[in-house]
Amino acid sequence: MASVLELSDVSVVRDGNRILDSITWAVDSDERWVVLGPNGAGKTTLLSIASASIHPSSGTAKVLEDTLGKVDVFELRPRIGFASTALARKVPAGETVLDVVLTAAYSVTGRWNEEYDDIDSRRARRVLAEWKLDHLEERRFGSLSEGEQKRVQIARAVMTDPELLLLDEPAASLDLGAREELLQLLGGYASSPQAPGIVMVTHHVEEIPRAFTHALLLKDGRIQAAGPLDEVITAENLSATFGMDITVERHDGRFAARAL
Ligand SMILES: Nc1ncnc2c1ncn2[C@@H]1O[C@H](COP(=O)(O)OP(=O)(O)OP(=O)(O)O)[C@@H](O)[C@H]1O
Repeated sequence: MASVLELSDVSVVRDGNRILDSITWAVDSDERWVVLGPNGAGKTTLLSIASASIHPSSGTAKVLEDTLGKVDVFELRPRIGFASTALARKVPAGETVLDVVLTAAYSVTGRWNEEYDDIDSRRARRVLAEWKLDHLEERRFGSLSEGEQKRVQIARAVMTDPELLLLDEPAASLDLGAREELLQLLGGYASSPQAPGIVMVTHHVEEIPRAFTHALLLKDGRIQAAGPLDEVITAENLSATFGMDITVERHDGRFAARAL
């Protein structure tokens, strides 16, 4: 399997602080990773490298086999699907759901004509149906619930068939029902052999969808543990990462954790 992300000794320094410190990590195209860690651990910064939004201060970062600093990021970025609240804030509240998803295609093709319009509209409608949003396609993005908006963000990110999918806290601020619905959809998507390599940042082990395969625990910009889920999501590793005694259980493919 090809690596979709390959970091070697990557550090990011801001204001004299090492917010990522000597990260060596690889993600293969058939792997679905979750990145966990306390506030300020460096998770978003790691996604910024993976999305080719920033360059490392030192070390080498390869994204989709291209080395950052040696590749035209404007050619690289359309191959990456990225869903985050920060990106969603840039969507005009009056845009229809269909257009929010459809315009992802135009940022790749960079053009507009009837032929592309038809193909892309059909694809956008198919993606909306897959993410159970078809009944909302004419609704204004700004009028949707948080849960619906999160699903639209992901639908937009997968619209272009990305080779790497990055999700920044997709379940944050959702109620229990909306979270479970999203995790079911994400688990279904992640279990497909056609799905790309996935990296999802989250704050909670309860938000790890079924079908995810690997975890990376980050603390103070350093890797605390990384590898297959069952080896990494342990009481010992979570306690060390979050600085308190934590117990964790896995039931039916899902995790639950609490302080002892
Ligand atoms: N441009 C910057 N200049 C200075 N410090 C920065 C910059 N960007 C991030 N930081 C700092 O780097 C650290 C890591 O930030 P980052 O947003 O990556 O953490 P995080 O793990 O995503 O946090 P959270 O869980 O709270 O979202 C934080 O202490 C943050 O204040």
